[in-house]
Amino acid sequence: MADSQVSTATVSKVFRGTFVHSTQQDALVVLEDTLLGVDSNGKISFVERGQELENVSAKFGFKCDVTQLSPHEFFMPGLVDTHIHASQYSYAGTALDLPLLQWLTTYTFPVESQYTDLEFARRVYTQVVKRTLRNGTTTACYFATIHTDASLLLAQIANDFGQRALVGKVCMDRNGALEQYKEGTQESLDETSRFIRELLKRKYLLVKPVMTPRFAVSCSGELLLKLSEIAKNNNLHIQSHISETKEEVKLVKQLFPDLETYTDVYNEHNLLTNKTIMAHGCHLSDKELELFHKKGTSLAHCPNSNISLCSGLLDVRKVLSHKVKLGLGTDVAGGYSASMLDAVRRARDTSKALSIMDPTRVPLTFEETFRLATLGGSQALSMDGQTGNFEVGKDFDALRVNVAVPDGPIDLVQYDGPKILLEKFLNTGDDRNILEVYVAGRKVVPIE
Ligand SMILES: Nc1nc2[nH]cnc2c(=O)[nH]1
Ligand SMILES: [Zn+2]
Repeated sequence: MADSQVSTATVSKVFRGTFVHSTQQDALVVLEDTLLGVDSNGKISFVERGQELENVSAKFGFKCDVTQLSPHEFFMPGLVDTHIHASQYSYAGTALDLPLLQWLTTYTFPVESQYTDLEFARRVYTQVVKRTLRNGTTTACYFATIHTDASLLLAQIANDFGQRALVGKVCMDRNGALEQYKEGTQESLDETSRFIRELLKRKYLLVKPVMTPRFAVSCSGELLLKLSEIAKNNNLHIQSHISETKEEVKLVKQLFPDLETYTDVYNEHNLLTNKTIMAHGCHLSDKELELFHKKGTSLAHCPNSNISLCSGLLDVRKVLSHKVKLGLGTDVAGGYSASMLDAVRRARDTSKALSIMDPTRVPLTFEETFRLATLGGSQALSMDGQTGNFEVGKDFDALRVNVAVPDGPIDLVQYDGPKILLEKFLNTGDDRNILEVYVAGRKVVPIE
């Protein structure tokens, strides 16, 4: 940020210690003995060298204490979950014995149909927001259910706990398997408009609506087209699923016989924008990925779910070679873990499995998966102007990590430097190592 643009808001927090983050150029940048200031609007006001304390203090005129991190601590950017079904959290960790389409009709639709019950919704949505925050998810892109009031409740709960979130009321006017869990086309459009209107009226700073047609299998062409118009008129994000399993791809071809590919189905209905996030994409062709790139549409890579439901293995390097934006998602409950640390590990495992099958494929490094979980996710959600790393002017979304926390999961035998600390945390750490979580400068963990 140029000097002339320096914020005039007062500096309200200053931290000194190690910071790790990613940039477009470098998957991992380690900043040792660094000073980071956060202003009263929650934005990063400076990132300077520790020994410059006196100069920085004079320049910014801060009167607050400087919080010094211990040698086993560091700050990293908040984790961005680009795809999670809040409504499926109640059965996460179970029901992983069927392929996608049977899994949806056997387990998912019966559970999601229960969200007419707002007390049930309150219980599950409170749990999922608290659990993901404790595990370091500072931004979540949520699917709720078809129920407007329960979806508004999820938005309220995320706002109350201080999580940055996109919340989608699910739209679906086709469901041969469970007739009671679908909407009429006009009903879906009316309820979606009500959801957007009500949510925008609340003027939450960090929680916004996202247009959410479930996937092409459960939406008519008319619904897809009209939802895209509403999204355009309100400049909304859009999310859905694409090419998760081969069986699903075949079914979409039968449902939309005039269109060549699954990607064409969404494109013809104007749903591919630079604020669209499509989950999975395991079976997309090069031509489809080219269209993603052209439209600026992103992919949410959900490796736990892809393996748990035996859907496929996404080749991340292929996606990135097409310059398609990509973030990581837990995809609860197709994915059994709500923690983005799990998504980081499973993303690496998937790339290694691909490398075992074809040694010419180079596995992702831990630095690359770290970037996908932070800056990559914010880019996929088109939020990288606001969050994703520790650039001056962005919101301070961050995790304070202590690798050697007493009674924690990690035994530190020796101190090998901050890069090794990060690697150990990503591979073997858990929420016990996450001492504090900040979203837009507000401390949201520990939860009060
Ligand atoms: N994993 C997953 N894929 C979907 N495709 C359509 N709906 C869903 C869902 O709820 N989970
Ligand atoms: Zn999903």
